[in-house]
Amino acid sequence: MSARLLTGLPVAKKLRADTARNIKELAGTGVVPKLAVVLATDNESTAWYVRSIVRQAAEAAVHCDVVDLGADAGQWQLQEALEALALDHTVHGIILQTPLPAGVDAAVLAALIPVHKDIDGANPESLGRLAAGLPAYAATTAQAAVEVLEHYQVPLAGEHVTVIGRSMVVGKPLAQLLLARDATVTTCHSRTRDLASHTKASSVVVVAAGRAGLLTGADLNEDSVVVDVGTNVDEAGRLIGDVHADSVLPVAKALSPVPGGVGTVTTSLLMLRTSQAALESLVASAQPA
Ligand SMILES: NC(=O)C1=CN([C@@H]2O[C@H](COP(=O)(O)OP(=O)(O)OC[C@H]3O[C@@H](n4cnc5c(N)ncnc54)[C@H](OP(=O)(O)O)[C@@H]3O)[C@@H](O)[C@H]2O)C=CC1
Ligand SMILES: Nc1nc(=O)c2c([nH]1)NC[C@@H]1CN(c3ccc(C(=O)N[C@@H](CCC(=O)O)C(=O)O)cc3)C=[N+]21
Repeated sequence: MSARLLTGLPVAKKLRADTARNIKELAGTGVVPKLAVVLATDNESTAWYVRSIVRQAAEAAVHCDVVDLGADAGQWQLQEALEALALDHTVHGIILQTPLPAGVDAAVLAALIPVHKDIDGANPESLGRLAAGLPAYAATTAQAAVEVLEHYQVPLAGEHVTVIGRSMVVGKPLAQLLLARDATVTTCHSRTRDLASHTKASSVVVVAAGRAGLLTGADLNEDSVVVDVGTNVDEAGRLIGDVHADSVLPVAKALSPVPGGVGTVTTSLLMLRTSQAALESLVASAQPA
């Protein structure tokens, strides 16, 4: 048997249609949705992401400003940039790319993103609200993984789901989103003992560790549905995931692959949220002070 491929494109297309509807609604209001991307890294997978954001923004008619401060940017430089974007009324969404330079305090920076512009759910307040079941933007990638699972009608309620990774960008918000869908969630990380015992006992495994080849067929059972979130760049400059595809494909029931899986959905969701935030800014400005 060979795993069914849960590709991202059909999911992304649905989200792009929703974005187009929002943009249509904004026509004539003078408001053009604008996304600001702040980065301070020369990480290749981040560069990959920024390129796809710029490309999809152009296609969606969303304005996009890339604020590239360079890999040696310091706390103050990043703070200044974020404070300016927070005050800029033409900017509806802000995304602070990871990784950040060593020594920079990510939580302090993320807290400078106003919650209504925090379309990537980076502000600790957004994650707190998510955990409390209050309206909030969940990190885009975490949401994208759930969008893929839901699109393909993978059962989550009551199911054992293992998430590999516990970052603010993927693992933690994803665990919250899955709990909200009544999954039984196990979160694994680099200190987890016997990773395979958890993955083998799960019907769904989401891997977001940033380690090429981490998850192999020997870690799975024949009913496993696997979502690969990892993005690594190999020696040949190709984007590869955390899944060892050659061994996983013959074993698993389904696999959302890299490339062609969660990544495209992530970018489309970012556009949708920017257009939503722009619509919400109109509503907010129409309200009496
Ligand atoms: N496709 C997409 O849209 C996106 C892809 N990504 C990709 O997803 C991956 C993860 O991103 P991010 O969460 O930001 O990365 P981080 O480096 O912040 O976190 C990685 C997590 O994986 C855990 N981990 C690392 N090695 C192992 C291991 N051998 N076994 C078990 N757990 C391990 C770490 O554990 P510990 O906490 O103990 O260190 C950590 O919790 C990256 O490849 C990134 O590029 C990210 C965002 C979007
Ligand atoms: N705060 C923050 N949030 C992130 O979400 C985040 C980040 N930092 N840092 C870097 C990683 C990496 N990442 C990718 C997202 C989409 C693709 C993507 O579009 N991938 C396509 C590639 C398509 C092609 O081949 O061009 C695919 O998988 O099919 C890649 C990588 C988000 N990240």
